[in-house]
Amino acid sequence: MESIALFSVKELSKTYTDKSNWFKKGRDVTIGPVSFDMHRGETIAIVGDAGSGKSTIARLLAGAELPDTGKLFIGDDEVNWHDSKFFCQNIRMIFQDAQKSLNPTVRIGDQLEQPLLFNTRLDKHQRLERIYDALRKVGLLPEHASYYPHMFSGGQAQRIGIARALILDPQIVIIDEALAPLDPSLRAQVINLLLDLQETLQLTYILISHQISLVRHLSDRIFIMDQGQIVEHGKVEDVFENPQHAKTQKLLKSLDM
Ligand SMILES: Nc1ncnc2c1ncn2[C@@H]1O[C@H](COP(=O)(O)OP(=O)(O)OP(=O)(O)O)[C@@H](O)[C@H]1O
Repeated sequence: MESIALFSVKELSKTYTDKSNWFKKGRDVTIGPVSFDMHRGETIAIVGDAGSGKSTIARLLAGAELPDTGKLFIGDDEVNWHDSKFFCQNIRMIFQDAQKSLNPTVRIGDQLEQPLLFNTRLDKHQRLERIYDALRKVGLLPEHASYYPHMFSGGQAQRIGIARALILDPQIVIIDEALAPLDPSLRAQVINLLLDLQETLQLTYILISHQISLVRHLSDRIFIMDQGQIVEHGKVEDVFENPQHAKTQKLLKSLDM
C-alpha cells in the first residue's frame, strides 16, 4: 500500500553564478526545478556526478539556503522557507566530517544542549535527560556528555553527529556522504544504527552517496541527478535492474562497490 506523503517539494530551484573555473566564470548554473514527495520512514537516495546539484537540493531542504523558486508542503500546509525554527526541528543533516563539525573546545553535552536551548522551553533537568537519551540512542553513554570531541574515535564522532541530528526529534535526516570516511566495519555499525533508528523513530532519510552498495542496501527510492535535473527516479530495485536514462546506466556502472 502506498503510504501518505510526509513532505512534498514542488518546483524547487536555485541559480548560482558559477565562479568555479575560468571558462564558466559568470555563467549561471541552475539546479532544478525539481518536484518530489517524501514518505514517512523511507530512504531516498540522490545520486549524480560531482556538481550535478545533490548537495544544493540537500541544503535547500535543510533550510541552510533559500531557494529562488519552489514550495515545500508538510501534509497540506505550506512551509515558510524563512521559518528557521521549523527546519531546525524537522530536517537535520549529518555531515561527512563528524570530527570537524564538532567544536573542539566545547564538551559534547554542551554542544548537544545548544539546539535545545534555542528551540525548546525545556528546563535544565529536562535538557540533560534529552541529551542522555540521545547519547543512549546512538550507543554511547550519558557520561560521554562531559567528554571533549578529541576523546572520541571517528566512528564515535559520527554517532555524536547522529545524536545531534536527532536531539530535536526531526522527521527527515539528510545523510550527505556522511558514511564515506568510515572504514567498512565501522560503516556497517553506523548503517545498522541508522536502520534501527529509522525503524524505531519512523525517520525519513535522504541519502547522498557515491557508494553503490550503500545506496542499494539503504534506499527505497533513488533519484538520478544530471546538470541540476532529476533525469530518472523510481524504486531502487527497478532503477538498478532496468536503468532507462543513459546517465543512470553510466553512473551505476561507475559507482564504486
Ligand atoms: N554557493 C555557491 N555558489 C556558486 N555556485 C555554487 C554554490 N553552491 C553550488 N554551486 C554550483 O552548483 C552546482 C551544483 O553543486 P552541488 O554542490 O549541489 O553539486 P553536488 O552534486 O552536490 O556535487 P558534489 O558531489 O561535488 O558535492 C555546481 O556547479 C556548483 O559549482
